[in-house]
Amino acid sequence: MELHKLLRFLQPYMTFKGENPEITAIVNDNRKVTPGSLFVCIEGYTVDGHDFAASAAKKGAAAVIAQRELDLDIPVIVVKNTKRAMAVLADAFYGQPSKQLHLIGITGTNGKTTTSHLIEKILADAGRKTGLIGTMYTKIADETFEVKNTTPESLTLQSTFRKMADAGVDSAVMEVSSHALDEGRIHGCDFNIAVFTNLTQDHLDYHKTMDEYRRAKGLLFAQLGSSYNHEEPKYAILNSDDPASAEYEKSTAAHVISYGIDQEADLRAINIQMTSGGTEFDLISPFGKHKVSLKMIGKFSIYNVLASIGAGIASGISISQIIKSAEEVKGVAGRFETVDAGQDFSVIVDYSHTPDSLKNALETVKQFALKRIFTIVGCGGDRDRSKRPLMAEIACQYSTDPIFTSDNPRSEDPIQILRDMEEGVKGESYKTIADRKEAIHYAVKNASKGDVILIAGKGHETYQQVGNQVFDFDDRLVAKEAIEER
Ligand SMILES: CC(=O)N[C@H]1[C@@H](OP(=O)(O)OP(=O)(O)OC[C@H]2O[C@@H](n3ccc(=O)[nH]c3=O)[C@H](O)[C@@H]2O)O[C@H](CO)[C@@H](O)[C@@H]1O[C@H](C)C(=O)N[C@@H](C)C(=O)N[C@H](CCC(=O)O)C(=O)O
Ligand SMILES: Nc1ncnc2c1ncn2[C@@H]1O[C@H](COP(=O)(O)OP(=O)(O)OP(=O)(O)O)[C@@H](O)[C@H]1O
Ligand SMILES: N[C@H](CCC[C@H](N)C(=O)O)C(=O)O
Ligand SMILES: [Mg+2]
Repeated sequence: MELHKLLRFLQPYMTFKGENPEITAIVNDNRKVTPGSLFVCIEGYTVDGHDFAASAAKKGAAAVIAQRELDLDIPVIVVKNTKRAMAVLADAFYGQPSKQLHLIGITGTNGKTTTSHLIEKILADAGRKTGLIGTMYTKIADETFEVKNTTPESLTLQSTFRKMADAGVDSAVMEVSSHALDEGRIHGCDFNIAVFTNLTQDHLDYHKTMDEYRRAKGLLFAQLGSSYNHEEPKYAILNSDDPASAEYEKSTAAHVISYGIDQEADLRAINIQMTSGGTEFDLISPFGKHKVSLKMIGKFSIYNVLASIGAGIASGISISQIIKSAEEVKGVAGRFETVDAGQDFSVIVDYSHTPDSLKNALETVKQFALKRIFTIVGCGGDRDRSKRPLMAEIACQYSTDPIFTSDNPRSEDPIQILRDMEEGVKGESYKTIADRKEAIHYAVKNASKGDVILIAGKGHETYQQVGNQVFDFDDRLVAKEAIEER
């Protein structure tokens, strides 16, 4: 695409003179520049992309988008906010690919990954060709790709949509993090459905206050747009048991499908029974009453399933077909995943890394633990510090044997993270074993028949980041080894 044509998407009221090179790619990393690229300078959290513009030009970049004048012999287009410009340019350059997809975005503190997998299965079972973007991977039809972020920046996002559309994908499900909403990574995404799971404390290092965090999540619903296309209606799927939903309902013009357990809702679960093999409930919906029998356990799983049923209905799939798909799901990797190596006690690996998810996981464990509950828990470094004492307090409150350990300490001192956690202990006894492997081995060695070990925080992760080093580490494999050594 010619530079001038591309720039008109950015500044529609302007006409452009001067050099008009053909733009062959848009990149924001000088290491990825190929001749003809348009280089976008991003002021990052660690470095400033403007410092790499000269190198980009040397590698053959045809033009640069920047937030200030740069002394280069290629065109430099100065804009107020390059992240914002990058979203517009990416959407235009890739031919507005999200418009070719039935796009579902999921936001909320907990349950995004689980709910996105549920929705993907419902869509795939209904014959749709699906794509998925989230914490664990990006999936385009049957191929998966590694990811760095839950929601990638706009350039990666739009190029992923392009690849999806080109591969014949018709429906895409994506997790939308509050960081992504706040930074505008999803500007340009034409969502058909926006799903809200819940809002509880996390990421206050970034958003500072719960009000700001709630506002960021609300952008997904406000950005669904205000016009009505009755051929293809837009929907907001909202959790009526979460107080934030009332605000999101106000901020969206889209049709609302509410779901819940405790409050009135369009989709409501009643007569909930936890069984040894799963969870049963009656679904009350505009289509009547249906029995649902899940293989997953925990009240939180019912919420995820209700949200997915809402997205399925909004996608035009029949209620009976949706229920059939949901009933088949055993779970999602690293989410309440059991480790079974023939032992007579339970070992559960769960991705609970927030106070609310830890509490939910432990409330679920309490339903079937016969004797002791060992909770192995740590908190990530370079992340919300205020959740540390809260998570420690919950671990102590709900377990007989809380064990504080390391999660991903990143650049922080692991011992200081443990000290921050200990501030939440209100006189209960606990153990501190900084080495995560040692902590898992200790619990496995000391567990007996009927006990439960919950290994929280890292779920599907197959690494541990200490300082700048990333080691192989998988809670599931470490637990298995420990059981086999017993
Ligand atoms: C704090 C944060 O959000 N950081 C994100 C940010 O990184 P950054 O600002 O450090 O980038 P940077 O390294 O300073 O680089 C700035 C610019 O210079 C360029 N550069 C850099 C080096 C170089 O040699 N050449 C070069 O051109 C880079 O390409 C970039 O354009 O931009 C990167 C590229 O988009 C992101 O991968 C990175 O996410 C990091 C990994 C991260 O941990 N983010 C977290 C906070 C996050 O966003 N989390 C949410 C999920 C939360 C949840 O679900 O619970 C998420 O959506 O992932
Ligand atoms: N609806 C829910 N409500 C509360 N807790 C939940 C819910 N669903 C899952 N959880 C808990 O939260 C953990 C993380 O779940 P999941 O990975 O689906 O969430 P997420 O929102 O994608 O998290 P992340 O922000 O880290 O990507 C699970 O391991 C479980 O303990
Ligand atoms: N998306 C979350 C994941 C946290 C997972 C936990 N294991 C950690 O490293 O803190 C975050 O980036 O805050
Ligand atoms: Mg996730």
